Amino acid sequence: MVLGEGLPKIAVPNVGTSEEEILASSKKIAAAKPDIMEWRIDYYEAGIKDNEKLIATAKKIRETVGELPVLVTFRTKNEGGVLELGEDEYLDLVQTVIVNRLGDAVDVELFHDEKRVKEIVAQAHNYNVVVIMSNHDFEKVPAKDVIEFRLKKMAELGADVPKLACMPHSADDVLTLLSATNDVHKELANPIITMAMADLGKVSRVAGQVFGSCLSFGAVGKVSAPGQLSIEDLRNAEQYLELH
Ligand SMILES: O=C1C[C@@](O)(C(=O)O)C[C@@H](O)[C@@H]1O
Repeated sequence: MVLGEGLPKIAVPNVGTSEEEILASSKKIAAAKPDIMEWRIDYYEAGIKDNEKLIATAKKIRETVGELPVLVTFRTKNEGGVLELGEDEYLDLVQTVIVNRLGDAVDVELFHDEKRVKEIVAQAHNYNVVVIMSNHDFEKVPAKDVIEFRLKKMAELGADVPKLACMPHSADDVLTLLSATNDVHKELANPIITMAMADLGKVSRVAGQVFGSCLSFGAVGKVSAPGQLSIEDLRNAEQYLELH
């Protein structure tokens, strides 16, 4: 699976809250054949409190999904996640994900201690874990130059794939996100992921091939953010818009 070639790839979030739910969702998600499953570990409180449990669940997920690439994400509360963690706890958790190779890729949020973020990126690469670096604004769409600055900053910090999600309040906001995406896509060698959320932003979730976003999140059952389409609708919409 190569990000940035052909149709945007499809990731499906797994938002199970217990091991049982997580494994049941893993089975359903694998059956829907996305390109990636995103395991949102901020939904799994028992695993966040107990590393051994988290590691054991990750092994069972691997047995359930086979070769399907897994992205492990702890989304902090500030950026739209479920559980509250302190700064050090968050960064330590991301390192636990990496050194135990709980997935093939890890989400690292941009806005944390820069020195540690850089160390984490280097460590991920030593463990052959792909770094998707992220930033989420659930309030608004930042100014175009701010979006561009953040995506480029992520690449500078060593991210393999910069990602930004934001909340539009108008069609102009969606255009701002799409225009920033188009410009950064032309400038950076890295594949990037962007989306505007909620109903207004849906167009940005299906038009990635046109504007330069390499992956979109679609749901099997529960969504993990507003505006996500079902995997079937997302796949169809991407195919309608395919560039030949
Ligand atoms: O970063 C993202 C994007 C997302 O917020 C979305 O809007 O689809 C969904 C999250 O699960 C994922 O980690």
